[in-house]
Amino acid sequence: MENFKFLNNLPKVELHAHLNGSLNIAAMLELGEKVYGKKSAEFTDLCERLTKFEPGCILDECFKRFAFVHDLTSTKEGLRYATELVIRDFAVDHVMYLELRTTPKSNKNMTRREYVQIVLDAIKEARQKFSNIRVKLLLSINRAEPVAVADETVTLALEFFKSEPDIVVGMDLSGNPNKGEFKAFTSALHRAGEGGLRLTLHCAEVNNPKETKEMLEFGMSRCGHGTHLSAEDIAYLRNHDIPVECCLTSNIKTGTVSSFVDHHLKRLMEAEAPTVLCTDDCGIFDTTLTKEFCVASQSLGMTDHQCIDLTMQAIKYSFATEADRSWMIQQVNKYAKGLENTAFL
Ligand SMILES: CNc1ncnc2c1ncn2[C@@H]1O[C@H](COP(=O)(O)O)[C@@H](O)[C@H]1O
Ligand SMILES: [Zn+2]
Repeated sequence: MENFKFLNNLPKVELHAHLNGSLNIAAMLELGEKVYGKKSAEFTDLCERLTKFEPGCILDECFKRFAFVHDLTSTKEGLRYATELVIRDFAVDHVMYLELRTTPKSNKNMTRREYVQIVLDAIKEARQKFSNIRVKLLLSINRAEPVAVADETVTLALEFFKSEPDIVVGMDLSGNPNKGEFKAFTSALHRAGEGGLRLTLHCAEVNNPKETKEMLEFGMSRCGHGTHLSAEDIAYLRNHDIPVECCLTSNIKTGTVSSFVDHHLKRLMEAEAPTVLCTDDCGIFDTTLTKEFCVASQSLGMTDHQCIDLTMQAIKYSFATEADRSWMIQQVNKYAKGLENTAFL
Protein backbone atom coordinates (compact mmCIF):
# COMPACT_ATOMS: atom_id res chain seq x y z
CA MET A 1 0.00 0.00 0.00
CA GLU A 2 2.02 2.93 -1.31
CA ASN A 3 0.21 5.55 0.76
CA PHE A 4 0.28 3.51 3.99
CA LYS A 5 3.29 5.51 5.21
CA PHE A 6 1.54 8.78 4.34
CA LEU A 7 -1.62 7.72 6.24
CA ASN A 8 0.27 6.18 9.13
CA ASN A 9 2.35 9.30 9.74
CA LEU A 10 -0.59 11.66 9.18
CA PRO A 11 -1.49 13.25 12.56
CA LYS A 12 -4.98 11.82 13.04
CA VAL A 13 -8.09 12.52 15.12
CA GLU A 14 -10.18 9.73 16.71
CA LEU A 15 -13.69 10.73 17.82
CA HIS A 16 -15.42 7.34 18.28
CA ALA A 17 -13.41 4.84 20.35
CA HIS A 18 -14.84 2.75 23.19
CA LEU A 19 -12.21 2.15 25.88
CA ASN A 20 -12.85 -1.56 26.47
CA GLY A 21 -13.32 -2.22 22.76
CA SER A 22 -10.02 -0.52 21.92
CA LEU A 23 -7.67 -2.78 23.89
CA ASN A 24 -5.85 -4.77 21.19
CA ILE A 25 -4.59 -8.35 21.59
CA ALA A 26 -0.99 -7.38 22.35
CA ALA A 27 -2.23 -4.97 25.03
CA MET A 28 -4.57 -7.60 26.46
CA LEU A 29 -1.63 -9.98 26.79
CA GLU A 30 0.48 -7.26 28.43
CA LEU A 31 -2.36 -6.47 30.80
CA GLY A 32 -3.00 -10.15 31.52
CA GLU A 33 0.65 -10.71 32.34
CA LYS A 34 1.27 -7.53 34.36
CA VAL A 35 -1.98 -7.46 36.31
CA TYR A 36 -3.00 -11.10 36.51
CA GLY A 37 0.32 -12.84 35.94
CA LYS A 38 -1.31 -14.62 33.02
CA LYS A 39 0.88 -15.61 30.11
CA SER A 40 -0.59 -19.07 29.64
CA ALA A 41 -1.22 -20.54 26.20
CA GLU A 42 -4.96 -20.72 26.88
CA PHE A 43 -5.06 -17.02 27.88
CA THR A 44 -3.25 -16.15 24.64
CA ASP A 45 -5.65 -18.35 22.72
CA LEU A 46 -8.67 -16.70 24.41
CA CYS A 47 -7.39 -13.24 23.42
CA GLU A 48 -6.86 -14.29 19.82
CA ARG A 49 -10.29 -15.92 19.54
CA LEU A 50 -11.86 -12.66 20.68
CA THR A 51 -11.15 -10.86 17.42
CA LYS A 52 -12.14 -13.72 15.11
CA PHE A 53 -15.36 -12.73 13.35
CA GLU A 54 -16.62 -15.42 10.97
CA PRO A 55 -18.47 -14.03 7.92
CA GLY A 56 -22.12 -13.73 8.79
CA CYS A 57 -21.34 -12.81 12.38
CA ILE A 58 -24.18 -10.75 13.83
CA LEU A 59 -24.16 -7.67 16.01
CA ASP A 60 -25.54 -9.49 19.08
CA GLU A 61 -22.57 -11.89 18.98
CA CYS A 62 -20.17 -8.93 19.05
CA PHE A 63 -21.60 -7.65 22.32
CA LYS A 64 -20.75 -10.91 24.04
CA ARG A 65 -17.08 -10.29 23.23
CA PHE A 66 -16.91 -7.21 25.44
CA ALA A 67 -17.53 -9.28 28.56
CA PHE A 68 -14.05 -10.83 28.25
CA VAL A 69 -12.38 -7.41 28.22
CA HIS A 70 -14.65 -6.19 31.02
CA ASP A 71 -13.26 -9.04 33.15
CA LEU A 72 -9.73 -7.88 32.41
CA THR A 73 -10.59 -4.32 33.46
CA SER A 74 -12.73 -5.21 36.49
CA THR A 75 -9.94 -4.39 38.95
CA LYS A 76 -8.63 -0.89 39.64
CA GLU A 77 -5.15 -1.77 38.36
CA GLY A 78 -6.59 -3.55 35.30
CA LEU A 79 -8.73 -0.54 34.36
CA ARG A 80 -5.91 1.93 34.94
CA TYR A 81 -3.37 -0.05 32.93
CA ALA A 82 -5.86 -0.76 30.12
CA THR A 83 -6.52 2.98 29.77
CA GLU A 84 -2.78 3.66 29.60
CA LEU A 85 -2.24 0.93 26.97
CA VAL A 86 -5.14 2.13 24.79
CA ILE A 87 -3.80 5.71 24.84
CA ARG A 88 -0.27 4.44 24.10
CA ASP A 89 -1.44 2.46 21.08
CA PHE A 90 -3.40 5.37 19.63
CA ALA A 91 -0.29 7.55 20.10
CA VAL A 92 1.83 4.89 18.35
CA ASP A 93 -0.64 5.11 15.44
CA HIS A 94 0.00 8.87 15.27
CA VAL A 95 -3.39 9.85 16.66
CA MET A 96 -2.81 13.32 18.05
CA TYR A 97 -6.27 13.78 19.55
CA LEU A 98 -8.45 11.04 21.05
CA GLU A 99 -11.98 11.29 22.41
CA LEU A 100 -12.20 8.09 24.47
CA ARG A 101 -15.67 6.98 25.56
CA THR A 102 -16.52 4.44 28.25
CA THR A 103 -19.47 3.13 30.25
CA PRO A 104 -18.84 3.58 34.00
CA LYS A 105 -19.30 0.18 35.68
CA SER A 106 -19.65 -0.80 39.32
CA ASN A 107 -18.49 -4.17 40.66
CA LYS A 108 -17.05 -5.62 43.84
CA ASN A 109 -13.81 -3.67 43.29
CA MET A 110 -15.13 -0.21 42.46
CA THR A 111 -18.12 2.11 42.30
CA ARG A 112 -19.06 3.94 39.09
CA ARG A 113 -17.55 7.09 40.49
CA GLU A 114 -14.27 5.28 41.23
CA TYR A 115 -14.38 3.84 37.68
CA VAL A 116 -14.51 7.35 36.21
CA GLN A 117 -11.83 8.64 38.59
CA ILE A 118 -9.48 5.80 37.65
CA VAL A 119 -9.90 6.46 33.92
CA LEU A 120 -9.44 10.20 34.46
CA ASP A 121 -6.29 9.68 36.53
CA ALA A 122 -4.90 7.34 33.87
CA ILE A 123 -5.58 9.99 31.20
CA LYS A 124 -3.68 12.57 33.26
CA GLU A 125 -0.78 10.18 33.92
CA ALA A 126 -0.62 9.38 30.21
CA ARG A 127 0.13 13.05 29.51
CA GLN A 128 3.58 12.57 31.03
CA LYS A 129 4.31 9.42 29.04
CA PHE A 130 2.74 10.27 25.66
CA SER A 131 3.13 14.01 25.05
CA ASN A 132 2.07 13.81 21.38
CA ILE A 133 -1.57 12.89 22.07
CA ARG A 134 -4.36 14.88 23.71
CA VAL A 135 -7.06 12.73 25.29
CA LYS A 136 -10.63 13.67 26.26
CA LEU A 137 -13.28 11.53 27.93
CA LEU A 138 -16.97 10.95 27.17
CA LEU A 139 -19.13 8.88 29.50
CA SER A 140 -21.36 6.33 27.80
CA ILE A 141 -24.91 5.39 28.65
CA ASN A 142 -25.46 1.69 27.85
CA ARG A 143 -28.98 1.47 26.45
CA ALA A 144 -29.22 -2.17 27.60
CA GLU A 145 -28.97 -1.05 31.23
CA PRO A 146 -31.72 0.42 33.47
CA VAL A 147 -32.60 4.15 33.25
CA ALA A 148 -31.50 4.57 36.87
CA VAL A 149 -27.95 3.66 35.81
CA ALA A 150 -28.14 6.22 33.00
CA ASP A 151 -29.22 8.86 35.54
CA GLU A 152 -26.25 8.03 37.77
CA THR A 153 -23.92 8.20 34.76
CA VAL A 154 -25.24 11.64 33.75
CA THR A 155 -24.84 12.91 37.31
CA LEU A 156 -21.22 11.68 37.30
CA ALA A 157 -20.57 13.17 33.86
CA LEU A 158 -21.89 16.58 34.94
CA GLU A 159 -19.87 16.47 38.15
CA PHE A 160 -16.61 15.57 36.36
CA PHE A 161 -17.41 18.02 33.53
CA LYS A 162 -17.43 20.70 36.23
CA SER A 163 -14.25 19.55 37.97
CA GLU A 164 -12.29 18.45 34.84
CA PRO A 165 -13.70 20.54 31.92
CA ASP A 166 -10.54 20.09 29.85
CA ILE A 167 -10.96 16.29 29.94
CA VAL A 168 -14.65 15.37 30.33
CA VAL A 169 -16.36 16.84 27.26
CA GLY A 170 -19.43 14.81 26.34
CA MET A 171 -21.89 11.92 26.61
CA ASP A 172 -22.41 8.91 24.39
CA LEU A 173 -25.47 6.69 24.03
CA SER A 174 -24.32 3.23 22.99
CA GLY A 175 -24.91 -0.43 23.80
CA ASN A 176 -26.71 -3.11 21.81
CA PRO A 177 -29.13 -1.21 19.53
CA ASN A 178 -31.46 -4.23 19.60
CA LYS A 179 -31.92 -3.68 23.33
CA GLY A 180 -33.60 -0.92 25.32
CA GLU A 181 -35.53 2.03 23.90
CA PHE A 182 -34.09 5.45 23.07
CA LYS A 183 -37.19 7.16 24.48
CA ALA A 184 -36.40 5.85 27.98
CA PHE A 185 -33.14 7.82 28.04
CA THR A 186 -34.28 11.18 26.70
CA SER A 187 -34.68 12.86 30.09
CA ALA A 188 -31.21 11.74 31.22
CA LEU A 189 -29.71 12.88 27.92
CA HIS A 190 -31.64 16.14 28.10
CA ARG A 191 -30.17 16.82 31.56
CA ALA A 192 -26.69 16.12 30.21
CA GLY A 193 -27.19 18.51 27.29
CA GLU A 194 -28.69 21.19 29.53
CA GLY A 195 -25.61 20.86 31.74
CA GLY A 196 -23.33 21.69 28.80
CA LEU A 197 -22.21 18.20 27.72
CA ARG A 198 -22.10 17.59 23.96
CA LEU A 199 -23.97 14.48 22.83
CA THR A 200 -23.01 11.80 20.35
CA LEU A 201 -25.63 9.10 19.84
CA HIS A 202 -25.25 5.67 18.25
CA CYS A 203 -27.98 6.24 15.72
CA ALA A 204 -29.36 4.11 12.85
CA GLU A 205 -26.77 1.44 13.54
CA VAL A 206 -29.57 -1.04 12.83
CA ASN A 207 -32.68 -0.44 10.71
CA ASN A 208 -35.13 1.31 13.05
CA PRO A 209 -36.63 4.30 11.19
CA LYS A 210 -38.97 5.23 14.08
CA GLU A 211 -36.15 5.45 16.60
CA THR A 212 -33.84 7.20 14.11
CA LYS A 213 -36.51 9.88 13.64
CA GLU A 214 -36.88 10.26 17.43
CA MET A 215 -33.09 10.67 17.77
CA LEU A 216 -32.79 13.23 14.97
CA GLU A 217 -35.67 15.22 16.45
CA PHE A 218 -34.10 14.99 19.91
CA GLY A 219 -30.85 16.39 18.58
CA MET A 220 -27.19 15.48 18.79
CA SER A 221 -23.80 17.01 18.03
CA ARG A 222 -22.62 13.87 16.23
CA CYS A 223 -24.26 10.70 14.88
CA GLY A 224 -22.54 7.36 15.56
CA HIS A 225 -22.52 4.90 12.62
CA GLY A 226 -25.61 6.22 10.75
CA THR A 227 -25.65 2.96 8.81
CA HIS A 228 -29.38 2.86 8.06
CA LEU A 229 -30.04 6.59 7.59
CA SER A 230 -32.52 7.35 4.80
CA ALA A 231 -31.80 9.95 2.11
CA GLU A 232 -34.03 12.37 4.04
CA ASP A 233 -32.13 11.67 7.27
CA ILE A 234 -28.85 12.33 5.46
CA ALA A 235 -30.19 15.61 4.07
CA TYR A 236 -31.31 16.52 7.60
CA LEU A 237 -27.81 15.85 9.01
CA ARG A 238 -26.21 17.86 6.20
CA ASN A 239 -28.56 20.81 6.73
CA HIS A 240 -27.97 20.75 10.49
CA ASP A 241 -24.20 20.22 10.11
CA ILE A 242 -24.22 16.99 12.16
CA PRO A 243 -21.34 14.66 11.18
CA VAL A 244 -21.63 10.87 10.96
CA GLU A 245 -18.90 8.94 12.78
CA CYS A 246 -18.15 6.23 10.19
CA CYS A 247 -16.61 3.02 11.51
CA LEU A 248 -15.90 0.94 8.40
CA THR A 249 -14.39 -2.27 9.80
CA SER A 250 -16.77 -2.28 12.77
CA ASN A 251 -19.77 -2.20 10.43
CA ILE A 252 -18.39 -5.00 8.25
CA LYS A 253 -17.42 -7.29 11.14
CA THR A 254 -20.74 -6.83 12.92
CA GLY A 255 -22.57 -7.49 9.67
CA THR A 256 -24.45 -4.16 9.61
CA VAL A 257 -22.80 -3.30 6.25
CA SER A 258 -22.24 -6.04 3.66
CA SER A 259 -18.94 -4.86 2.13
CA PHE A 260 -16.50 -1.98 2.22
CA VAL A 261 -17.42 -0.85 -1.31
CA ASP A 262 -21.08 -0.64 -0.22
CA HIS A 263 -20.28 1.40 2.87
CA HIS A 264 -22.56 4.42 3.31
CA LEU A 265 -19.52 6.71 3.79
CA LYS A 266 -19.53 7.13 0.01
CA ARG A 267 -23.24 8.07 -0.09
CA LEU A 268 -22.72 10.53 2.76
CA MET A 269 -19.84 12.22 0.95
CA GLU A 270 -21.84 12.37 -2.31
CA ALA A 271 -24.67 14.01 -0.36
CA GLU A 272 -22.08 16.39 1.13
CA ALA A 273 -23.06 15.35 4.63
CA PRO A 274 -20.21 15.86 7.10
CA THR A 275 -18.34 12.65 7.97
CA VAL A 276 -15.48 11.59 10.21
CA LEU A 277 -13.56 8.30 10.03
CA CYS A 278 -13.37 6.33 13.31
CA THR A 279 -12.38 2.92 14.67
CA ASP A 280 -15.17 2.21 17.22
CA ASP A 281 -13.38 -0.78 18.83
CA CYS A 282 -9.93 -1.18 17.28
CA GLY A 283 -9.10 -4.02 19.68
CA ILE A 284 -12.13 -6.22 19.13
CA PHE A 285 -12.13 -5.45 15.38
CA ASP A 286 -8.35 -5.77 15.08
CA THR A 287 -7.81 -2.48 13.26
CA THR A 288 -6.21 0.96 13.73
CA LEU A 289 -7.23 4.42 12.54
CA THR A 290 -4.43 4.22 9.94
CA LYS A 291 -5.93 0.96 8.66
CA GLU A 292 -9.37 2.59 8.48
CA PHE A 293 -7.91 5.34 6.29
CA CYS A 294 -6.23 2.66 4.16
CA VAL A 295 -9.57 0.87 3.72
CA ALA A 296 -11.24 4.17 2.81
CA SER A 297 -8.56 4.90 0.25
CA GLN A 298 -8.40 1.34 -1.19
CA SER A 299 -12.12 0.49 -1.25
CA LEU A 300 -13.69 3.91 -1.62
CA GLY A 301 -10.96 5.57 -3.67
CA MET A 302 -10.32 8.24 -1.06
CA THR A 303 -7.37 10.37 -2.19
CA ASP A 304 -4.62 11.53 0.20
CA HIS A 305 -6.10 15.01 -0.04
CA GLN A 306 -9.54 13.66 0.95
CA CYS A 307 -7.94 11.82 3.88
CA ILE A 308 -6.46 15.10 5.06
CA ASP A 309 -9.84 16.74 4.54
CA LEU A 310 -11.51 14.03 6.68
CA THR A 311 -8.97 14.81 9.39
CA MET A 312 -9.75 18.52 9.14
CA GLN A 313 -13.46 17.67 9.48
CA ALA A 314 -12.71 15.58 12.55
CA ILE A 315 -10.91 18.58 14.05
CA LYS A 316 -13.90 20.80 13.26
CA TYR A 317 -16.46 18.40 14.78
CA SER A 318 -14.39 17.38 17.78
CA PHE A 319 -15.45 18.47 21.27
CA ALA A 320 -12.03 20.09 21.65
CA THR A 321 -11.25 23.59 22.89
CA GLU A 322 -10.30 26.28 20.37
CA ALA A 323 -6.70 25.99 21.60
CA ASP A 324 -6.74 22.23 20.92
CA ARG A 325 -8.22 22.84 17.46
CA SER A 326 -5.60 25.35 16.37
CA TRP A 327 -2.84 23.06 17.67
CA MET A 328 -4.30 20.16 15.64
CA ILE A 329 -4.66 22.25 12.47
CA GLN A 330 -1.06 23.35 12.90
CA GLN A 331 0.08 19.70 13.18
CA VAL A 332 -1.73 18.73 9.99
CA ASN A 333 -0.47 21.76 8.06
CA LYS A 334 3.08 21.15 9.26
CA TYR A 335 2.77 17.54 8.09
CA ALA A 336 1.26 18.55 4.76
CA LYS A 337 3.92 21.23 4.19
CA GLY A 338 6.57 18.67 5.05
CA LEU A 339 5.25 16.71 2.07
CA GLU A 340 6.09 19.70 -0.16
CA ASN A 341 2.35 20.35 -0.65
CA THR A 342 0.58 23.61 -0.01
CA ALA A 343 -1.24 23.98 3.32
CA PHE A 344 -4.66 22.40 3.28
CA LEU A 345 -6.40 25.42 4.69
C1 LIG B 1 -19.96 -2.35 17.51
N1 LIG B 1 -20.90 -1.30 17.70
C2 LIG B 1 -21.29 -0.82 18.90
N2 LIG B 1 -22.55 -0.38 19.01
C3 LIG B 1 -23.03 0.06 20.21
N3 LIG B 1 -22.31 0.06 21.35
C4 LIG B 1 -21.03 -0.37 21.27
C5 LIG B 1 -20.44 -0.81 20.05
N4 LIG B 1 -19.15 -1.13 20.31
C6 LIG B 1 -18.94 -0.93 21.63
N5 LIG B 1 -20.08 -0.48 22.20
C7 LIG B 1 -20.30 -0.20 23.63
O1 LIG B 1 -19.04 0.03 24.26
C8 LIG B 1 -18.85 -0.92 25.33
C9 LIG B 1 -17.39 -1.29 25.44
O2 LIG B 1 -16.63 -0.17 25.86
P1 LIG B 1 -16.75 0.37 27.38
O3 LIG B 1 -16.97 -0.83 28.27
O4 LIG B 1 -17.88 1.35 27.38
O5 LIG B 1 -15.42 1.01 27.66
C10 LIG B 1 -19.70 -2.11 24.93
O6 LIG B 1 -20.03 -2.86 26.09
C11 LIG B 1 -20.92 -1.44 24.31
O7 LIG B 1 -21.83 -1.00 25.32
ZN1 LIG C 1 -19.52 2.68 18.92
